[in-house]
Amino acid sequence: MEHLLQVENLVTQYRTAGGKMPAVRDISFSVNKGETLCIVGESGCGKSATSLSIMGLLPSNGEVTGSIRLKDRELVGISEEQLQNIRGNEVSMIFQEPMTALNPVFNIGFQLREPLMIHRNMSKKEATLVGIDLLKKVGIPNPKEKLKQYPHELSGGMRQRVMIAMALACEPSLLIADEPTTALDVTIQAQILDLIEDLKEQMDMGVVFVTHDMGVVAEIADRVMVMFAGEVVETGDVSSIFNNPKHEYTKKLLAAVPNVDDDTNYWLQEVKQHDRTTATS
Ligand SMILES: Nc1ncnc2c1ncn2[C@@H]1O[C@H](COP(=O)(O)OP(=O)(O)OP(=O)(O)O)[C@@H](O)[C@H]1O
Repeated sequence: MEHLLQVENLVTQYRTAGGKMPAVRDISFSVNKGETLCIVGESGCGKSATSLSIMGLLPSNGEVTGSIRLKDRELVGISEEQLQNIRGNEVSMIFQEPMTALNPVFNIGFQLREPLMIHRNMSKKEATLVGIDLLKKVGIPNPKEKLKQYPHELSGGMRQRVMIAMALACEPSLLIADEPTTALDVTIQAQILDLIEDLKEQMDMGVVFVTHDMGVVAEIADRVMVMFAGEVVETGDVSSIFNNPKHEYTKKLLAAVPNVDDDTNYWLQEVKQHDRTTATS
């Protein structure tokens, strides 16, 4: 089967005063349509450098070698103009802090319409209707009124939903989510994870989900890639990573997850529930 995303021998380095600093050291992985790959690992292991490399959004001191293929298109080395066309169209990203994606001086309606008018050549009227539809899709009440509001007038959870709506506006085939729920309280976090899962299924998207939280992994991953110091130490489907971790570092990550009581590992229950749902769907 042809992969949606195929990353081969990716090396990402940052130029610093002390020389080149490798953040990602020769990693390879793939993502299929309709699949969620979680990239997990401790702070500084290169998770964000990986996702920013795919998006072509590294800061100016970052550089990439290797191959990143989306469908049949090589992304490494293409021009900024070509990348801009792919971003928002073929691949979208959501971040931990929605204010990095939302512009405080424009209302929600303007920000939702803009990509639709630019990338999909819609009129203002058409884009407004699609914008209302998108807000409904991500579970925002009174979408028509919300279009007139500004980001600061919304709660954190609502802002996150708006950012997801914007990311989905052009129906990307790949969604990259970098710790999108870390700043939210657990109830809202669970709602946003469910939302991403539902939308992935409805739109048959591939999802790369970056997190350091094994609880989130248990809820959302189909496959898991564990990173340590810029390298991939283990990849596997979610049940094998939780039930039969091979690498010492993966075992440590799992051991750091709290048990609800002595006999029951809460996250393992989550994975089992996930397996049952997948088997019956
Ligand atoms: N702009 C930059 N210039 C130089 N080094 C950087 C830059 N951004 C990140 N790094 C370094 O690259 C390495 C990988 O960082 P990265 O942000 O990818 O880690 P991460 O796994 O996403 O961590 P976190 O969970 O804290 O976001 C770290 O050592 C970090 O200090």
